[in-house]
Amino acid sequence: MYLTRLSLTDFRAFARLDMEVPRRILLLVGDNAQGKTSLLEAVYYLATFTSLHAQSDRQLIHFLAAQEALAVGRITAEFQRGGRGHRLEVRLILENSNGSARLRREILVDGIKRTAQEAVGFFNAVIFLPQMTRVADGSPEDRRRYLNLLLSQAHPGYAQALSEYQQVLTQRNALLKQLGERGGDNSQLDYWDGLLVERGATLIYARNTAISEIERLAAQFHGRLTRQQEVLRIFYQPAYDPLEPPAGQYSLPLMTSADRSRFSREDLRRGFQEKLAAVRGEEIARGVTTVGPHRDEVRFVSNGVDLGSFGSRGQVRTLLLSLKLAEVAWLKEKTGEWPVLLLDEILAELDMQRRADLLEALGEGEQSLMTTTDLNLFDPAFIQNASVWRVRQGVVSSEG
Ligand SMILES: Nc1ncnc2c1ncn2[C@@H]1O[C@H](COP(=O)(O)OP(=O)(O)OP(=O)(O)O)[C@@H](O)[C@H]1O
Repeated sequence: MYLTRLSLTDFRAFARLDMEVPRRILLLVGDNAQGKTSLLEAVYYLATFTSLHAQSDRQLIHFLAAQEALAVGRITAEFQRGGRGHRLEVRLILENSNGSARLRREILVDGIKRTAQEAVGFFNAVIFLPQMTRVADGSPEDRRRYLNLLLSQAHPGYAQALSEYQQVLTQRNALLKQLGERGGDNSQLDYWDGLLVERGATLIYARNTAISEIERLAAQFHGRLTRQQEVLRIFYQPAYDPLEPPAGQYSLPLMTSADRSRFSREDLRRGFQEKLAAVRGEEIARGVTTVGPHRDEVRFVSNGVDLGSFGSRGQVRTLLLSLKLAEVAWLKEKTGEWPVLLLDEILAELDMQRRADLLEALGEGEQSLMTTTDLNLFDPAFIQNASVWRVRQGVVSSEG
């Protein structure tokens, strides 16, 4: 798929932007703080309805407009998918009255209002930011977020199951706390357990399948990028694990090649429910749900070394590049369409060989938007094949 037009109104520093998007490779060149990242952020928002930069959607609205009684930050895109033109619009509506502010969001898919859970997956993008090393060396939460954003784009029902799971989890935790502190009838948990395992099984099943598919693709890219010097493995460690850990251990050791593909969604649902029943007393005492996909972990291991804990900067960067290329290929496999690739200032971080590998890989996709402060990082032959546009103080213009 590829974007044909992008319009922004009061989005970040863009009071108004309306641009046709060139088909293949768009290089956005500009000094710092001109709006390059904001443009990529807007496109990624259309794929996931979340920002990787902002703490809240409110920050996305132009801060001068946000002082008004009513402000609307708007992202509109026209794009081609499967030979047909589509339109996606997001409105962030901020109402200020009597010193309090209320933010609402409207999403329109081909002119029809949809929830984010319904609309996710309609437009697909993969983003690569320099600070994404958190996927490897950040917290388990960072890795779950990474997985959730990716899986939501390709698995129908994943975003919905995730949103419901989180709501049920909050309710269940509140009840556990109440039972722990004030006592009561423990069977009240049965209802919440049923809801939790239903959604939880969907998440675990999707993660299990997706991680092994992405591992296969990422290992191929990683092999190529390291000239076959390193073998990449990705280990999924579900907090509720249908596989039994060895006697006396809490979970399987990290680098165990575990095949969980034989477990159906129904097996996972039943097993997860039994596990919750087994730990009920402990959970009431602690006032919190201790097993389930909200505690899952993923580890990236190269030649037997856990890159999150022991990877060098260069190794982590190569891992990320392999992962991003794998995501693109995986989304293509799943949806039949190339996602739009968004690359923010990453060339400066890569050595010459990795740069060449990445630029070569870009040639395969349908559309890539890249930002840079320095055009000299690019090979002249590459620039020849790209559209070079300049971003200056929230204005985007073609360099010709
Ligand atoms: N809500 C907002 N309203 C108005 N301006 C904003 C808002 N949020 C961010 N900005 C401003 O937008 C400008 C552009 O930021 P952006 O990160 O897109 O720049 P950039 O060109 O990618 O720069 P860099 O190369 O430094 O990453 C910054 O000056 C920032 O302060």
